[in-house]
Amino acid sequence: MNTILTINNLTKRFGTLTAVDDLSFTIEKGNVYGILGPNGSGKSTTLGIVLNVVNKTAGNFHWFDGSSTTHEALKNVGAIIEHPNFYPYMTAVQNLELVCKIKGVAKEKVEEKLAIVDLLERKDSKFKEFSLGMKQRLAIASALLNDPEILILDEPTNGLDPQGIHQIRGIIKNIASQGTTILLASHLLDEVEKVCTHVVILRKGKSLYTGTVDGMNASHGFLTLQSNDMNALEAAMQGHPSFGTMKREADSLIVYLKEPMDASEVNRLLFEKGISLSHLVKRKESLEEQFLELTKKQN
Ligand SMILES: Nc1ncnc2c1ncn2[C@@H]1O[C@H](COP(=O)(O)OP(=O)(O)OP(=O)(O)O)[C@@H](O)[C@H]1O
Repeated sequence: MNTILTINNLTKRFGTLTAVDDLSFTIEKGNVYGILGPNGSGKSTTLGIVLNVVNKTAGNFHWFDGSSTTHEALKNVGAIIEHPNFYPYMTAVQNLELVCKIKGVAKEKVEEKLAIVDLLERKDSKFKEFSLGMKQRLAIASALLNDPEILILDEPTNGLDPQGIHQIRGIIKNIASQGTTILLASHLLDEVEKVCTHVVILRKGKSLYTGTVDGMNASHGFLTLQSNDMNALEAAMQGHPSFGTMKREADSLIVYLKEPMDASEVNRLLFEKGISLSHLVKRKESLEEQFLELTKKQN
């Protein structure tokens, strides 16, 4: 059982608004996935659909190998998609024991899970005395009680101070290193880069990029070049290890860089080959920049 979740052409409309738009991706066991997007891009709606709390409009999804119902499959999923909700006057242990009772899990799991989230020392403190970070960690412990195959978190570090953020990210990475698959929604590129191995970037419900986090950062930019002899220019650039895909666009040659190189270096290299350029622009339009640009526009 290596595929945890398969999503095909999922769409959710609220009236005229398309919150999730023809979204497809797969979650494989053992990875840490981020759904990254600015506010309102459809992250929570996507999580809501796969967790059976929001009805889809079109498309489909299935958990694991698809052989059991979503209701059955969700018994192997741990999720925190709302604010942690526990009884304020009960201690951490008492709250988790209650969850054990509801989920039909042995009470012995409680201390094991409290240790994972670094709350064992505070196990007998009342929930109302906990900081926001501790409440979030208790929620993670609660979601882990039934040893789920996958842990789903919606904006796990929202509202926390830098220390709390650091602690939660460390705990998530630690849980992942023990073999639990993770899916988290975040509007923070930095968070996804630090915690995740894979990412789905959403914009207005549509996927902009699906793949590894390393792949997202791989772009070194591209050059737009013009010369009075375009054929000679293309020939001079071909075969050089720094230059990748090339394409002619109108009067220009577009060349993608395979490794970092600044424009002056490109100019010098071509000059040495007898090519004089009438136009040279280097641009780096990585997904990272596109994402930051997007986030800026929508906030
Ligand atoms: N129940 C609902 N009724 C109408 N519109 C909704 C409903 N739930 C979500 N939306 C809309 O769907 C879009 C996607 O919302 P969603 O909460 O999934 O985004 P998000 O990426 O999780 O953002 P955030 O982090 O702000 O929650 C938004 O425009 C939102 O206003």
